[in-house]
Amino acid sequence: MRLIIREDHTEVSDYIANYIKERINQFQPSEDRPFVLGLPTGSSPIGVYKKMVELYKSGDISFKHVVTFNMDEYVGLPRDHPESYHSFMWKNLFMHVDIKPENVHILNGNAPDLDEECKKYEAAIAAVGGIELFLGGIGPDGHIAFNEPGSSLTSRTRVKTLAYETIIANARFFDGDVNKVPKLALTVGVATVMDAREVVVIITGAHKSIALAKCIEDGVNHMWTVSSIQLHPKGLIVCDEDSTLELHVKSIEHVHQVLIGTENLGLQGGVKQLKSATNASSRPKTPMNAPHE
Ligand SMILES: N[C@@H]1[C@@H](O)[C@H](O)[C@@H](COP(=O)(O)O)O[C@@H]1O
Repeated sequence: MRLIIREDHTEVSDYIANYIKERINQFQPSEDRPFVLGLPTGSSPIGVYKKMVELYKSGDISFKHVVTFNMDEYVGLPRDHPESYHSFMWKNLFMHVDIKPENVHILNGNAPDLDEECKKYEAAIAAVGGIELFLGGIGPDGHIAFNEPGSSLTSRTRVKTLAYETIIANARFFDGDVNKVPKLALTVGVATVMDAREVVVIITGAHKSIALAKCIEDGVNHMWTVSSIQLHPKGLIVCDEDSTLELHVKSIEHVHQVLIGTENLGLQGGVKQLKSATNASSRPKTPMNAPHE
């Protein structure tokens, strides 16, 4: 697992958007071999989507051969409700890029048979050969998608009751009224996310600092479902300074960033810092993913 720390939310967003751009372009997707991307909602990825739209407009990325699967959707909220995850995704990303509507997959929280809808979703993911890269955010309680504390780490797409903490956290999108927040959601499972060939998680803000520490410095634990990323062969967490307040080994990451400098995507001052602080040329090359691996 790699941990990348950037100064603030904007830098984190730029880093992840550029990272995904590189992954899609390296993959060279085609009609027959599309790039399959898992996507989250919430406030965390908005900056990533904004940057991805910019990269599309500047001709650096195309979604023509990208197939997407979103993580989750509320149950019972009309699809065209401004806070449905359908509305969110079209407003923040899909309507601004060249993705084909038939390549977009979002769980239908109004399906007549919700269990069947979840089964079909897993089958659709399998039918395209699995997810290449799953981008996720986390809740302050360390949940990924809607896999609330206590969710099985082997869980698949299913109906989930939201934790009261999540309902409170999401009330900000519903006029601050907890009564307006749906109490059920459809969500991919922890195992659905971890089946992806690569998992990238965005974590920003001091209110997520305990979750970040629990998820990467404590053991793998179903009470902090993002901790399952520790077992993933290709897991990446990109976080801001504020979210690292509770980390014990942050200093290692700082030294590492100085060592790798601008080799890494989105890094701007690393080499400059290194040159002024140390004699870079005499140091052995450090693998990019050494700390927290
Ligand atoms: N189901 C979503 C999650 O996928 C998201 O990661 C979380 C955090 O949201 P935010 O990024 O707004 O903090 O909110 C919801 O619970």
